[in-house]
Amino acid sequence: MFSDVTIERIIHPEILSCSSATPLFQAVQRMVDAHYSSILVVDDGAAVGIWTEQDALALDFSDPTFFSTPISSVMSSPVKTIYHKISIGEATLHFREEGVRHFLVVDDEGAHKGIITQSDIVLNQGLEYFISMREVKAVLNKSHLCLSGQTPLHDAVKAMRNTPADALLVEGENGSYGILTERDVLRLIGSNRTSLPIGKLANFPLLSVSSKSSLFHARKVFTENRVRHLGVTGENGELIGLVTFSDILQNIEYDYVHSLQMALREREQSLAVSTQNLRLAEKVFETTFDGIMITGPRNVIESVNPAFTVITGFQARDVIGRTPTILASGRHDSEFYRAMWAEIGEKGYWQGEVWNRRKNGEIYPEWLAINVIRDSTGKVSNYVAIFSDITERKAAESHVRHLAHHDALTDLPNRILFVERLNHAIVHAHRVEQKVAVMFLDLDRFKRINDTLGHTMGDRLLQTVGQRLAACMREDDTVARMGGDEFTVLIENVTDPGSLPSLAQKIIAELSRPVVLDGHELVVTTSIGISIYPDDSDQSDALIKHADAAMYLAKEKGRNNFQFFTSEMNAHAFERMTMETWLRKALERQEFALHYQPQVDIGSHRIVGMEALLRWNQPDVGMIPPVQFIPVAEDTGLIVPIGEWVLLEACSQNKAWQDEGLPHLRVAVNMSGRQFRQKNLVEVISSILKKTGLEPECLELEITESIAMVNADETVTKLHALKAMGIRISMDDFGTGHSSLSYLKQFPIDTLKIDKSFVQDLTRDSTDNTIAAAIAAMARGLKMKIITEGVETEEQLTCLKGMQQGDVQGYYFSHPLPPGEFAALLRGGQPLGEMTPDAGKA
Ligand SMILES: Nc1nc2c(ncn2[C@@H]2O[C@H](COP(=O)(O)O[C@H]3[C@@H](O)[C@H](n4cnc5c(=O)[nH]c(N)nc54)O[C@@H]3COP(=O)(O)O)[C@@H](O)[C@H]2O)c(=O)[nH]1
Repeated sequence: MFSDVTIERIIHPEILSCSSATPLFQAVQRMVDAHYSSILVVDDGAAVGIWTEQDALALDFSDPTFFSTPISSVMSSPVKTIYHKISIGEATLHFREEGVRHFLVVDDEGAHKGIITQSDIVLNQGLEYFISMREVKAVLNKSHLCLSGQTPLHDAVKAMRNTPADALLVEGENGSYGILTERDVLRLIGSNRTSLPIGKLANFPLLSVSSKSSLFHARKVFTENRVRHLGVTGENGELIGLVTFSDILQNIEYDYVHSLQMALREREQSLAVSTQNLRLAEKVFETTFDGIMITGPRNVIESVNPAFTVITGFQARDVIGRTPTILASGRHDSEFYRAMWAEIGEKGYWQGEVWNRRKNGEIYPEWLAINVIRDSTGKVSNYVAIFSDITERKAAESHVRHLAHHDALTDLPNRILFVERLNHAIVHAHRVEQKVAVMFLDLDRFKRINDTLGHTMGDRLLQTVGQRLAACMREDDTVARMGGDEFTVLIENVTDPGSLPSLAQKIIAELSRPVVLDGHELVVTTSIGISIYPDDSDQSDALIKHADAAMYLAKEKGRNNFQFFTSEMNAHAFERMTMETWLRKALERQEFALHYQPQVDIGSHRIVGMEALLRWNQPDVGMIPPVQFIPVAEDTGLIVPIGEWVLLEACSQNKAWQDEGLPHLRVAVNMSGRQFRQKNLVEVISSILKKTGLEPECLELEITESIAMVNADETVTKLHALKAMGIRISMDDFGTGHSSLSYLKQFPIDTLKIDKSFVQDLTRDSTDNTIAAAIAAMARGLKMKIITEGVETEEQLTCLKGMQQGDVQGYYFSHPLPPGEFAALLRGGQPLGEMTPDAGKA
């Protein structure tokens, strides 16, 4: 509604002026001739005052000589000025604030540009909005001056001045009306008619409009008739008042000014906001870490920000006026850019990853967003490209991806990546009708190395194995570490499965070469299982499982060899799973029992102790030997509750026999590795002894060398705690493991138990003879007792007697017996030496 047009567009450039000495009547004459409502009083080029037609009312018309006085005596001074560049709206407010009807318009230098009146402003502001909806009666001035036509002019002028009014109604003859305005008064100055009554000077007839007419209509009548006053008639055509052009202006002025102020305020606010936004945008442009490049509609670079230079190395002067192709890396083909621009054209924006080239030639990835900017007509004015260098992010992503798909220790692909590649290989092999082989490798007895030499050494060994394994394979093959000491190999494009055995042999040979770590020469062998797609399965997980099952068979067949998967192996795996399920229920279903094997004095053959041996009578399949279920119990952790049960049962049975009056003997209980590593082992045993009432001296714990060597320091502490309670400790299977003699010295061991493997060939094999004799000598040296297990024949016994071994145990004296039979043996009190049937033998 309100334009920003400046007042210089609507002012009257011609200024009517006179000097300050000009007689008033001359100045008035010039105003009347020129149809001007004001005259500027100028002396030496400077505006010293202004005189307007309104000022005429202030004159004394009763004294005609007064009109000869210089204009300087009646002019208004100083002259109010207004700047030529301000808007019409702002000028309106100035008129209101200053309370004047004329302003002298000046430029920057103060030169006079013209005169502007309040009417000029309002007439140029488009009043239709305000005046079309109102009627004349809304602005009607009912208290108008109305004088008789006989009234002298000077009285009439005085009345107009005092009211104040810029016009008055003059009663004519026959009830007619005329009008006398301040402009009419002006014209009379200096004339010889000022002595006439106003009936002779007024304009007849009075132009009128109905009070119901719109102000819009009234303005039309004003402008068409070039008058500024109209009579207003009532419903019956009677004159009810006067309306002036300024009445209309004044009436709408409030609304007009209010709206104008609102509009100006809004404009100021939005200007403030946009200025603020602009400042903010400039700040962002300058300080953001994102590169910004602004191009024109033809994609010519117009500006870039400092971050652009940091990222690309190009200064603004290098690129302004060029197109963004200066940054192209050559990594994207024309189709890429075509699709990008198509999307920008369609959606107005695009974002994605782009490879660009820095000034130094380096290619780097960036995340780029391009937005189209359009002008108010909808035409593209600019493209704004915002980008960030994502080199580091991509490197981090790739590192994370690598970590997620690789084993941290060996940096080989892990299970996830292996399965991914295997799936991919299966799909490919299916297409080209070829085979794929999966090898599953498990290091033989790796746990012992880990246990005896520590995890750091174990880890280093695994790294070496990984490297050697990878070196055996082609580049296309995948070598992965599945966890622990398990590795897998994926061999693609197998045209001849007959070549796999030699490859497996090559791996076995390569891995069994000694590894020297910190002066330790380690020899590690491996067992390999092989499965083939599509012969064994077309599913990746099944192929891995089958290779795993085949590997187990390789282990069972003596380790350090390979086996191909056969369907029977599935049954083996199934057995293991079934056993695991059964084992979980065995304790609560009370399927376990203990058998006792006597330990006898080598000289007297009298029973000096017994070993408690676990038996499992599974309801569906009958007796399951410990060698089958103990490893499963170990793997699953079930050995801990089962072992506790064994201890409790052995102690309470021994106590029961003692309470019955049978000799106080010691009972030896086998400890599994997992059970021994229990943190609260000492507390558990102590509470069992307390609960059963058995003297600690009547309990012997059998630990193996490998148990002892794991966390040797912790083992020493535990063993001392058990020893302090009075419990005896024996080292089982002695001679088969990796014992460290220096450690052995520190362990509070009571008895060394020579493994039965050394006894079997005792009579024939001179080496075993020597070993058994050496162990016996060492035990004596370490002040330990000795017991030899697995004595089956008289010859073996004779041989052992020749070495003066301590106690002996074996089928020669008795098989492990159920409690009832063992009690009978005790009650008999006879020396043993003849074969007795092992009623409960597994
Ligand atoms: N952690 C636990 N391990 C246990 C427990 N009970 C047994 N076991 C271990 O299981 C392995 C096999 O035990 P088993 O089948 O009971 O065999 C024992 C004897 O029957 C056998 N033996 C005894 N005399 C002879 C013999 O003259 N010849 C011969 N060939 N075998 C004989 O030896 C086994 C006892 O061995 P050891 O423990 O080394 O003294 C075995 O490793 C048991 O340790 C249990 O409760 N917990």
